[in-house]
Amino acid sequence: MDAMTDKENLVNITDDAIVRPTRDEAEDAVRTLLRWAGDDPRREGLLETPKRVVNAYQDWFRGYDEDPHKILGKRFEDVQGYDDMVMLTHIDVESHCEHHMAPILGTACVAYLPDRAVVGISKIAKVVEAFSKRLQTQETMTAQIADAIEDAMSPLGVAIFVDAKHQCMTTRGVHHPNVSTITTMFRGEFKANAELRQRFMNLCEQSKR
Ligand SMILES: Nc1nc2c(ncn2[C@@H]2O[C@H](COP(=O)(O)OP(=O)(O)OP(=O)(O)O)[C@@H](O)[C@H]2O)c(=O)[nH]1
Ligand SMILES: [Zn+2]
Repeated sequence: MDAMTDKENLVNITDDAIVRPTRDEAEDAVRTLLRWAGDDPRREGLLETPKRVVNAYQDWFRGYDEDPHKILGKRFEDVQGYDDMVMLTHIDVESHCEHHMAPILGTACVAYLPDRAVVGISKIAKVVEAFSKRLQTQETMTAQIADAIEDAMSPLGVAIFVDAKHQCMTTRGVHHPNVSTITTMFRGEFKANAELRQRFMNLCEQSKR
């Protein structure tokens, strides 16, 4: 029989197979990968590894269980007419690339131009986390953060800047340890108004020094 392509294989996975496996099944999968790496899952040092890896997955991929709309649900209007951008810098981004499941590590700057209402600043960091703790491409994650803030808050504008290193490029493959990937997304006033966009970029740059 001809070898099936990755896409043909996927078509043969039923929806039932997409539901979350049990913890035992997930731990078995880790044992398979340990054998694939060339080691013996029965040796003492590896006995608890499947349990630890599955626990780590719960942490690294907890974003699938978070609802960004809900996170941004509570708003405050009593801000004395404050009408300039609200910007957070140095938001840690810890994600995993969807191609190799390798870590993506970096930081994000996020700004929005409120239309009267603001949100608690921690909620912006939580939205970044809700999308970064998933399997991602940096472009998708950047767009999802912008979409979520725009949909949930209807601000006058949103700006996102993400600067990250992809371990699939630094520790394997092309092995370029110093390459950083930068993605940006501008919506509303940040797209229409070059001066506002430049102020955002300058503040991003300043915050890195
Ligand atoms: N656009 C984009 N590409 C990414 C991201 N993370 C990883 N990649 C790239 O995804 C690509 C996957 O390429 P493939 O040719 O399918 O896989 P591969 O043979 O493992 O590729 P190499 O990494 O080049 O060895 C690689 O070029 C990665 O550098 C991301 O966030 N965005
Ligand atoms: Zn990758």
